[in-house]
Amino acid sequence: MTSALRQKAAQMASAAAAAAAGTGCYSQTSWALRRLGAGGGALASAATRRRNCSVAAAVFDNQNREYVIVGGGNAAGYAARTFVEHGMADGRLCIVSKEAVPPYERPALTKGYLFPPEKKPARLPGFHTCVGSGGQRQTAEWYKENGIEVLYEDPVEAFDGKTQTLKTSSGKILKCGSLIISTGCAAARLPEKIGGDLPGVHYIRDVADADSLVSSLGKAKKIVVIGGGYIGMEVAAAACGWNLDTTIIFPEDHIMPRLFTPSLAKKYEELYEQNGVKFVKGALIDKLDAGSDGRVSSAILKDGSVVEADTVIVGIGAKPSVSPFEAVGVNIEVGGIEVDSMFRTSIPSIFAIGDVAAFPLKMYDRIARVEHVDHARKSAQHCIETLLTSQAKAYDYLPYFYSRVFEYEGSSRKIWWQFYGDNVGETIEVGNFDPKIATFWIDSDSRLKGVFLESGTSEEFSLLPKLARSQPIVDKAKLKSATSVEDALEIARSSL
Ligand SMILES: Cc1cc2nc3c(=O)[nH]c(=O)nc-3n(C[C@H](O)[C@H](O)[C@H](O)COP(=O)(O)OP(=O)(O)OC[C@H]3O[C@@H](n4cnc5c(N)ncnc54)[C@H](O)[C@@H]3O)c2cc1C
Ligand SMILES: NC(=O)c1ccc[n+]([C@@H]2O[C@H](COP(=O)([O-])OP(=O)(O)OC[C@H]3O[C@@H](n4cnc5c(N)ncnc54)[C@H](O)[C@@H]3O)[C@@H](O)[C@H]2O)c1
Ligand SMILES: O=C1O[C@H]([C@@H](O)CO)C(O)=C1O
Repeated sequence: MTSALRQKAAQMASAAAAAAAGTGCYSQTSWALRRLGAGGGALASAATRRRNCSVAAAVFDNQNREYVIVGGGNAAGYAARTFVEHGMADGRLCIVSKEAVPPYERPALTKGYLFPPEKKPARLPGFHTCVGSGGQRQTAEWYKENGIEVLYEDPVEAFDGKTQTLKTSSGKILKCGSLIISTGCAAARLPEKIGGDLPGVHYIRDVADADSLVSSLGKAKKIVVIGGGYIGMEVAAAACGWNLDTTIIFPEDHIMPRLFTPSLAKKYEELYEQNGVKFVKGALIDKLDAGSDGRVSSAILKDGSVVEADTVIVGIGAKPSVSPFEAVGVNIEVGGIEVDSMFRTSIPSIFAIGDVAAFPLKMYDRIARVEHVDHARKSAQHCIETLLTSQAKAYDYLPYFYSRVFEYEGSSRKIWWQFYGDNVGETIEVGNFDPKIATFWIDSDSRLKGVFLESGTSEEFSLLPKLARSQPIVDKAKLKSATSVEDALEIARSSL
């Protein structure tokens, strides 16, 4: 940078700092420094580090933070990585987290984390972000080395949009230049009055929940899993690894109603039954009862029947954690904080990413929330990249979900599936677990909208996003006559 430019940068920084001190509009400072490009950025981080320099002292006092991420989960870990990649983390980024540990790959909690002790369960620090997508393992040291301040176990309790100020549970007041809301979801709970909080009743969202569940599994004999969704399927499969008597109870007539067709669900249910899992379908919980020791002892169903259990795991959905940011703008249809295609809320310098963001799903022209890790990772990266580079690039997401169960050593059959696209239209299903299954969702114009594959090879899985993204017109009669999954995938591939 030339000395004239450097002087200009200093002038802009102090002008913005003065403005920030007067108005609380801290983002002007970062804007002024960022407008100078890489040189300005370097000046900004040097200033940030030199706390005694006049610009830094005026702007970066104890209360002010240039970039604040609220929530230390999956999206936060990937956002932090993007800040580092752009040289914008050091001394400039603060993460305010409710949890006691740095961001980790949450999917592990109902997979490797629940392996029985003799089957080498996953434990932290093994699965901190970003290892789930082949990236670096960002431990607490990584955050320190990269100059990122992380406030642990100090959730944000209040937010003032006018002054862009946060208050944490320990009483810290932080004025944010740019604020990235990545508070994710919280597990939906059964009401306390029907036994939802009894000892022995578990919910699973974070590593503390998983630790508590693992300690119960070690003593358990009879497990009831409430809910036939992702948590229900993954936890029930894990319980099989501990040789526990396991019953899944849910209100619908088949498992995974959000995604699976009845016929696909039937195949999975049969496989679970072969592993000893029992199903109670179409049933609602009236209450959970406690034994004389105060711990849960049974689930009473609305029809009066009783299912005994010493441990209950509840997986009845998740709710976006919008509090205390409701005033930023909540989407009434899908819940969550409403953002545009660059994750900007209606308030300048406030963004939302991951599970909590209600964003435009461009491909299908609707506002959506996606509660899966691929979106958490990609939305974080997209938001921070567009924020730091001022590129106006719209997020164009292709929905991708997956699961893996019965992965532990010695299981009779490992299960792994992936789904890409939109599960709308009629379906064509091919194959069985012996050896693999595919389901294609096809709309009334014969366009392939969504595709599911169980037990594919990596080459087969890599075809799915291409199909779901380009939505080719397929020959339905030909697809229906496919003699194997390989054959069906080839027919779909040839329509690209
Ligand atoms: C057990 C489990 C298994 C899963 N498995 C899969 C899977 O196999 N595949 C898949 O695609 N997806 C899976 N998911 C979903 C995936 O983990 C989420 O989509 C992803 O974690 C979302 O990332 P996020 O950062 O938006 O939210 P989260 O990862 O939930 O992070 C949010 C963070 O914000 C914190 N927070 C909340 N409120 C505040 C506050 N006021 N102040 C400070 N911090 C706050 C929370 O404590 C949490 O640490 C799973 C989810 C769970 C719970
Ligand atoms: N592989 C994955 O992608 C994965 C794995 C685990 C968790 N998750 C995420 O974690 C969150 C929680 O998962 P989840 O399985 O709890 O949610 P879910 O929405 O997948 O399933 C909820 C299930 O709960 C049942 N249910 C709803 N209300 C009920 C009630 N009152 N009583 C009994 N059953 C009821 C229904 O069977 C429904 O299918 C979701 O965001 C999910 O996407 C994802
Ligand atoms: O995406 C994922 O990350 C973790 C694990 O791979 C991290 O090592 C896991 O189980 C996933 O499904």
